[in-house]
Amino acid sequence: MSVLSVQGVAVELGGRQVLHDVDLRVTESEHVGLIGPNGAGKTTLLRALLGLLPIRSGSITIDGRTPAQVRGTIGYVPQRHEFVWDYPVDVGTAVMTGRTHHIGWLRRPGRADRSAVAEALERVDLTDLVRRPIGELSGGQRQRVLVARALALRPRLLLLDEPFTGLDVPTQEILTQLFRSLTAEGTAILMTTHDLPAAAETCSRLCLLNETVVADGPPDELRDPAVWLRAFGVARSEQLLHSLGVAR
Ligand SMILES: Nc1ncnc2c1ncn2[C@@H]1O[C@H](COP(=O)(O)OP(=O)(O)OP(=O)(O)O)[C@@H](O)[C@H]1O
Repeated sequence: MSVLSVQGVAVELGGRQVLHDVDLRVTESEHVGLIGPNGAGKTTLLRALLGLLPIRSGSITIDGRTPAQVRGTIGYVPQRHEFVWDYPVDVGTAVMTGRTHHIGWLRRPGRADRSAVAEALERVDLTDLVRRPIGELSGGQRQRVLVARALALRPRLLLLDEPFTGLDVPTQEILTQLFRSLTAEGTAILMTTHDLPAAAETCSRLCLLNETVVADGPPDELRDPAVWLRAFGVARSEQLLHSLGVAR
């Protein structure tokens, strides 16, 4: 069943068309990798899905509703540098902010909120650090806080913006394993990444984006080097093809 459906979407920023004719579907239990060069529009698309940017044309539905109607219920993991890490709160409080929409502005968290946060911390193996100030965390711990914050919503759709960047291999493995369990439970995941080998291994489908969708399919079906060169807008790149294991 389709959780996310994007049809013919165009987005303009600063008077310039950044995305056009974007079609994309993510169904239950799918983990889709959104891949493309710098400036391709990946983050812009995630922001449009969250209802943070208006679309110029087309439609976006999440469980049959518009982004505005489901605002605050989609799990979103921003890039690490976008979060304010010097804010004087502990891990538990930071993860609880993921539930602000559920709790309501200026209201206290209830039992259901506390239990959702405890479960999310457990899933990313951060229970022991619940009282640690977030400013004292390592990069890998910070990434796990952001994932827990999104999971505290128990979302059906999880959007991840470059979750593997700067992580060591064991932390990447913890997250990969977690994403596998989430999709096994039915969660739909859309993830941007520049880590192509990790995407090919982790994702059930890859969507190659460069202002529009250049190709979309299971990793095994995207082995034509020409498709990748077109998606990245280059005539040749040995390194790109090498990282994919698709030699010319
Ligand atoms: N607020 C803005 N006003 C005007 N243009 C913008 C704005 N934000 C982003 N852009 C432009 O939109 C395009 C898409 O940017 P976006 O951040 O979505 O790309 P991306 O695929 O996520 O890139 P990266 O891989 O580098 O993170 C870029 O050309 C960028 O310069």
